[in-house]
Amino acid sequence: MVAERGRRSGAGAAQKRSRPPAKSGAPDADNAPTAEMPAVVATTATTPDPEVRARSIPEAAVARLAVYLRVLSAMAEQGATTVSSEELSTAAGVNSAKLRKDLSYLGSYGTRGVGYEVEVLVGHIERTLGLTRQHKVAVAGIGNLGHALANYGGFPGRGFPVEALFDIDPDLVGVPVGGLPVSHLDDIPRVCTERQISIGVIATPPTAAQSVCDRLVAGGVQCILNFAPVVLQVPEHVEVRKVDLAVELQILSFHVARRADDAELAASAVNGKPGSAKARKGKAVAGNGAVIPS
Ligand SMILES: NC(=O)c1ccc[n+]([C@@H]2O[C@H](COP(=O)([O-])OP(=O)(O)OC[C@H]3O[C@@H](n4cnc5c(N)ncnc54)[C@H](O)[C@@H]3O)[C@@H](O)[C@H]2O)c1
Repeated sequence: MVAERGRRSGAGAAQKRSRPPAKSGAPDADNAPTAEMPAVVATTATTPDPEVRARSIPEAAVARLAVYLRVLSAMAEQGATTVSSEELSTAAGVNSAKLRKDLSYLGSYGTRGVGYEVEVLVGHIERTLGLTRQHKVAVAGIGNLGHALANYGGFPGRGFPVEALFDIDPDLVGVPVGGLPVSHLDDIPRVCTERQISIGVIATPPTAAQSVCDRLVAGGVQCILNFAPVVLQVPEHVEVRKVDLAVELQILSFHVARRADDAELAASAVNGKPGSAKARKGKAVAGNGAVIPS
């Protein structure tokens, strides 16, 4: 059993681990090797085997490939046939050097002066992300979030059909949600095995998440998307991605606070008032705007 993958260092540090921290799954993490992320294995167009190339792509780059795919698909829908790396990097919000590096993991498909063929690049990214096959999804915990996920029509078209729903509430078991009857928690291993579920989504309260996770793993599920604010223990062959909206909001809060600080300092500097940037010289300013005594 190991600590959940995809966490940044520090979180849950008190938890027992049976092996060193796994790679970081943070989408915005850089490519630089860190304690949580293996060094990038040099791959070029000369690497013959696409599978070997795919295995060497850092997780942060994988997350960006998914963003490029979304952007490219929108461009294709609008009739674009080629795209320059500058256009694509701007649309994806990534600098062009990083974009070229990311695409180099797929092999060299750009043409100097022309750019990339949109359809070709879409195909390469889809193959690399394993999107050319279907991944059956099960959702456990059919409350607010589970209902929304079960009713969301966007997953099947992207290769993620929702094929099983689970809950413990007797009022929900047997009731169809999004056209699929809810099964009981105890049926998770059997149903997941029978329906060959490859991705399990956990939308239960945190106290129930680990037992649900164990049942999903017993049913052969190897990838788990966890919405519950808890760190899951899983065997090494199981991949867990955690969606923590509170953490995302806290990160945004940090940026809002910093911008407010910057605006306040700029306004004070213009007005030359006491408490201005000058007066604050030598004092640190906390993220919440409080001045930290030096
Ligand atoms: N709703 C949100 O916007 C939101 C956002 C971020 C994170 N989350 C997290 O997602 C999870 C679900 O949130 P929610 O608002 O949908 O909660 P909810 O209370 O509406 O639904 C939880 C569901 O899980 C079921 N459940 C409880 N124990 C279970 C078990 N052992 N096996 C299977 N099902 C079980 C309950 O019967 C209920 O239907 C929580 O952990 C929450 O912290 C929710």
